[in-house]
Amino acid sequence: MMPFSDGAPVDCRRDPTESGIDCFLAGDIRANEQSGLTAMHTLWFREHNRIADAFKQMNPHWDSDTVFHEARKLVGAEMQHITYTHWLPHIIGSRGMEMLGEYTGYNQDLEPTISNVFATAAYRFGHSLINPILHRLNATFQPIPEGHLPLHKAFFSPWRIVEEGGIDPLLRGLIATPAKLKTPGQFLNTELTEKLFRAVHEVALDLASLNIQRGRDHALPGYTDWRRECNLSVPENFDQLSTEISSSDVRNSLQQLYGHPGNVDLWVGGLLEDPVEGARVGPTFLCLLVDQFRRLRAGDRFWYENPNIFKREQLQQIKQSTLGRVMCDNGDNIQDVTVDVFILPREQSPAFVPCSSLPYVNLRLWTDCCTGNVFCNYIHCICSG
Ligand code: HEM
Repeated sequence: MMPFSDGAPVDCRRDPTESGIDCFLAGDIRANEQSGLTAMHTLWFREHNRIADAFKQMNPHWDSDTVFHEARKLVGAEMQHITYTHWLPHIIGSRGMEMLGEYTGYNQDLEPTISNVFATAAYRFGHSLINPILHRLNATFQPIPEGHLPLHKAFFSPWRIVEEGGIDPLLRGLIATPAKLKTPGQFLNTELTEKLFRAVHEVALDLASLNIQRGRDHALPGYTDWRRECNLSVPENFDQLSTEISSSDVRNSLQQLYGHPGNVDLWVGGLLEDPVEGARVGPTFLCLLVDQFRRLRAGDRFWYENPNIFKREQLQQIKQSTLGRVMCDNGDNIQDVTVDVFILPREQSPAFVPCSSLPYVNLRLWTDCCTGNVFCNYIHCICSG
């Protein structure tokens, strides 16, 4: 488990009457916000330590700073690889991937920082994908005795990971259960709009309202301004949006609430657009996501594919990494996963595979034995040069 926060400044809105177990301390203050997220933080924290242990053993002459930074560098590379190669295509589809294009190297003139519009609206598209129930599954992918977790019981509940079976049941649930399907009648589930952080707020919060209010707080230009910025058509009335928002009920609601498309908040308009084929977002969010993901990649001097960041052989190994393998290597006792954890088991054949059949990152390539190229099999490394 991650260390307990022990008074460190983390966002910890747990209900102390529920359990004496403290919140966890992680690299991001939000790690306790819901049990699925806590499980993911635990997983990557362990991946770091697993790699650091191996590096220390292979390179006894490395001091602790070197071990830490080399492990951190590899974990960052694995995350970049998994995010851009395995996850992003499901979010922005083939059209988005074409817009993003291939990696062409570091561009020092690009600003990689997160834009206001990405953080405050576009990337919050994820709020519409959240399943209202966190499924918790045992080794045979059946419900655990403690049962599944309605989301409102998972908010700020670190104790559930300690006392209700560790991280494995949550991770299995995440890979074996679909995300929420957006429907014209429901874009966010009611756990988020009616019961957000209910345990510790006298009146539960509403994530949709928070997002809308935050956009106004930040003085974000509205939906139609961003469509113009993205070279998309700019509607003068709600009928002109019928290609983007096909549900007339949704357009009528917008008409009643906003009067004119120019008044629509970006997060609302962007979320309500029909998804582009093969993507999970409509054209406006697609444009804004592609812009951020392009800048994050080309504007990052340490991007894992930037030549000279890793040795060629190390890069080959990094490209073997999958989130499924990270779960295998760092779960409490995960024996089987899906080959592609971003696709439902029923959508792939075989549905599940044993961990031992998955490729892995051969850490021996990080043996610091020489300045030339290193060629390793599982047991030996040979240095040329
Ligand atoms: C159960 C799951 C989740 C909950 C309870 C949740 C809740 C929240 C809350 C309370 C905020 C702060 C709202 C505000 O006051 O402005 C927030 C911000 C945000 N959320 Fe979520 N969220 C969840 C999942 C997601 C997912 C899956 C994504 C994206 C894929 C996402 C993206 C964001 C972003 C980008 C922000 C703004 C962060 C920043 O500006 O620093 N969230 N979320």
